[in-house]
Amino acid sequence: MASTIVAILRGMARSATYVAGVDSSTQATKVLVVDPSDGSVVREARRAHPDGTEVDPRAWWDALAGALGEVGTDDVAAIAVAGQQHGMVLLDEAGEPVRDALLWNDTRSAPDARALIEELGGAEAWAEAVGTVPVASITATKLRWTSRAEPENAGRARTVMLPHDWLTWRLCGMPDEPVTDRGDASGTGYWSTVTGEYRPDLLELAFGRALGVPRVAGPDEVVGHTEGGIVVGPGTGDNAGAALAIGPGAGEVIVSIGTSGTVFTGYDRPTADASGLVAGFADARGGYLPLIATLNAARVLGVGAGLLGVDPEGFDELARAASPGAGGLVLLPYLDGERTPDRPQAQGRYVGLTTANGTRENLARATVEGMLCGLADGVDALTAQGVPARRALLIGGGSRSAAVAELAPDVLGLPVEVLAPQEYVALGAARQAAWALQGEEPSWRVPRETSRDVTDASISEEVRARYADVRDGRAP
Ligand SMILES: Nc1ncnc2c1ncn2[C@@H]1O[C@H](COP(=O)(O)OP(=O)(O)O)[C@@H](O)[C@H]1O
Ligand SMILES: O=C(CO)[C@@H](O)[C@H](O)COP(=O)(O)O
Repeated sequence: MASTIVAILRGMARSATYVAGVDSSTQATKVLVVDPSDGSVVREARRAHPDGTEVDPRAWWDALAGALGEVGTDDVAAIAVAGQQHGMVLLDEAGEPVRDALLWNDTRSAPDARALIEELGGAEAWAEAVGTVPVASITATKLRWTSRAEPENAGRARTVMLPHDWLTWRLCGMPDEPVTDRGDASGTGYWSTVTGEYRPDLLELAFGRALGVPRVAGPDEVVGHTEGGIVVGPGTGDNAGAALAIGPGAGEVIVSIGTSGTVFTGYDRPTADASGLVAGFADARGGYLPLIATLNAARVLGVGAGLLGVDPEGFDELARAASPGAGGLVLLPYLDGERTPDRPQAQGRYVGLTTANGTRENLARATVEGMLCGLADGVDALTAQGVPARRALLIGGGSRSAAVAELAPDVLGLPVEVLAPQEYVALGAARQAAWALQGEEPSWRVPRETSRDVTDASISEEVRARYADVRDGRAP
């Protein structure tokens, strides 16, 4: 009987026509079932994740199982998982989580980041060694925190994985050899974008001893099969997944407004920014993905709407009704501490409130402008590394805001194209699944529309100058 079921499942997998892509992001799991012939989405499902910056990884597995159950996989031939970067999933001898995963936006390891920088001889030494200067988001700093603050948990740990590695390993039936990919490995602090290899010495520096790490698979590798015989692709980090889906052209930077705000693009050589602003990541193809990430993006808009007691549409209406510059009211959007710039203890601040500008419209506008100014700083950091930025492509939940779409060109000082609402990370994972299944990268392109131009260059200058005064402590 059991063998008959296995045979039926295998038969299904052989006759299946679709591929599935997963985005296991900070706030939710999103699954797309995609037609591999043209990249069109045929079905999708979503399951929320628990709140907080430490999460039992089994909650992600339950969310994935729920979303896959909803979309159905009988006609799915291949799957790949992209996931939030950097999260530390520590497993014991039996493969069970030693503790809840510490996520990318957990800032408790900020002092450990500073210690590690000093121990290797400074920021430049890290940038040269792995392409990235550690901040609290980077996995190595979370390993150091665990070994320092929770020696018992550290003592039981045998393997460290990232969220997408762990989900991929579980999908494949927990084989002896887990896998990751270069895109996600490049955010650990112990895999070098420069050499394309692990740096076991840096993992040991962080944790005090060796730990098992996943093998780095090639971009189109079949890394295993699900119990039902579905081909599993290597997966990648969420930003690398979005880049794979979109394929930004020369001079185009992707600006993702999700829980994190990220600005990144594909690049032909590794970057090594000793200022620590630009993370020199790898992409999911064999190239590079210089990136800046902020801790404060779409949720800033949610807080603004909450303060004003309106829904997202009402918030957009208010923000669009105010004039550029919000009458001089400025939001420093570091609500949850900040990573770029590295200010883990920072908090948000509205500055410059007067009786003349104290309106609901200006409060909404200052909120959107402040969040966008944080991303504009990111664009500047990328260009300072020689990465050209002539047009921004907006994605992520926050890009669905009409106010963000309208204000972005003038605040960023760049033409902006808001891509059609889509789960681009999951679409990138589906592309990778199709690549692994068919042995060649699909030729699909995401639909592109016209971009909005900057209406007045002086707006960017004024809004950003006032913001910089607040950011750098010059405002009265
Ligand atoms: N129309 C909108 N206006 C403002 N924020 C929005 C809108 N739609 C979704 N969001 C916000 O986008 C975020 C989710 O975006 P998403 O890119 O899926 O995040 P993540 O990948 O980090 O889970 C949520 O904080 C949600 O409130
Ligand atoms: O830390 C980073 C990038 O370095 C974040 O971009 C995470 O990868 C989380 O992404 P979202 O869940 O916000 O999309």
